[in-house]
Amino acid sequence: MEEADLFYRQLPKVELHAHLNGSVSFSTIEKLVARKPHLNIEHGMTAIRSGQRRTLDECFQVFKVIHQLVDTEEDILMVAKDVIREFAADGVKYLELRSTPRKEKTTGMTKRRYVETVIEAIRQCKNEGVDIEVRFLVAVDRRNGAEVAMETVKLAEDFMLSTGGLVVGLDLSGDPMVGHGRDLLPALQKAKNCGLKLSLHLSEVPSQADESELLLNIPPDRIGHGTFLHPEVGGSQSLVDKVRKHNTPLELCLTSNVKGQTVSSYSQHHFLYWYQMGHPSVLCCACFQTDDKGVFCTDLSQEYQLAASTFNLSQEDMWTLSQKAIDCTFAPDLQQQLHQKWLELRPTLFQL
Ligand SMILES: CC(C)=CCNc1ncnc2c1ncn2[C@@H]1O[C@H](COP(=O)(O)O)[C@@H](O)[C@H]1O
Ligand SMILES: [Zn+2]
Repeated sequence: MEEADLFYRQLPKVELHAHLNGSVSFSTIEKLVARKPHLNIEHGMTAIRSGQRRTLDECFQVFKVIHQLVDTEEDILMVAKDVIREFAADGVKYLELRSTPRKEKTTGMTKRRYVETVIEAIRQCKNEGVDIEVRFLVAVDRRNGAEVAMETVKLAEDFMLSTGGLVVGLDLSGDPMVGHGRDLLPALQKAKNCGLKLSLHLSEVPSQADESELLLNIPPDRIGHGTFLHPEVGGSQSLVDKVRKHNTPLELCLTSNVKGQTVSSYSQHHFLYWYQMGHPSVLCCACFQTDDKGVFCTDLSQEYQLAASTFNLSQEDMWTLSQKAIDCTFAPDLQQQLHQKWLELRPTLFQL
């Protein structure tokens, strides 16, 4: 391994934007395919390899295939445990997983069992001594409308209260071209009021400025992507002002955006806009995450290295970025302990 690769792998990292079924690795897919040979699924259907690009729509088709492969409690348990172990092996010390609870008539899986199984996977990894803290965000798929969103919030609230702090928040995701956040506002507001932290995918595509304007008033606790918030790309100063007023951290996903073609190249990524502005969220924004490491064939170490080389940032800058991400987590009870861990690990990275 080259020295730079080693630095980014050893760099302790915080991963705040990991969709469970977007994070399934090649080896886990192989195990799933072996369990379900009748589906005739090949790996090319579940991943977007280096150099490949797809339209957003094509990317969302990939999730449909993965969902076919992951449709029992046993699958969820295996997938979640593999994903957690793989993030730990990549040097991630704190992970917030998110996933959309799914009911599968054919296998009898319920949404409640879905969430319970992910929680079980988190607990098992902890008991097995995997060196990573994991928290969970229950995801609302915008495609499913207001009623399902409200049910999902109730489910998330129940789990927040019954899991001793493992369920910390709610994610709003799903195909940005479908539905409008206006319909989901009551559910999101309810989530916020009952103490769930909110991470919302906002302005992932250019047509969402009105929706972002509305949802930023809640306000969310973090923003996923925010690709088209700023005026240069069709957003507005008013959107930027709202984000800045609340110091809302952004979760930025370079490879996901380039492969999904919402950003034309790495050097054009809006990371630079927010980083240069010195907006506090961007400094914490090592909540700069991989979004779907499995689907997009990347991992967080590579994303850090890519950002450093693209924007000419030093290892010291990247250290700071990763350290500041701790303050963006939805687990305030762990932040001090994580800062301590970073301090302890620093000498091994910089040979002080
Ligand atoms: C397609 C593309 C460019 C992806 C990156 N941007 C995304 N934007 C919005 N929602 C997403 C994205 N990636 C994953 N998701 C959500 O995460 C789900 C997969 O993970 P899970 O089943 O919730 O465990 C998808 O069905 C979708 O609802
Ligand atoms: Zn996402």
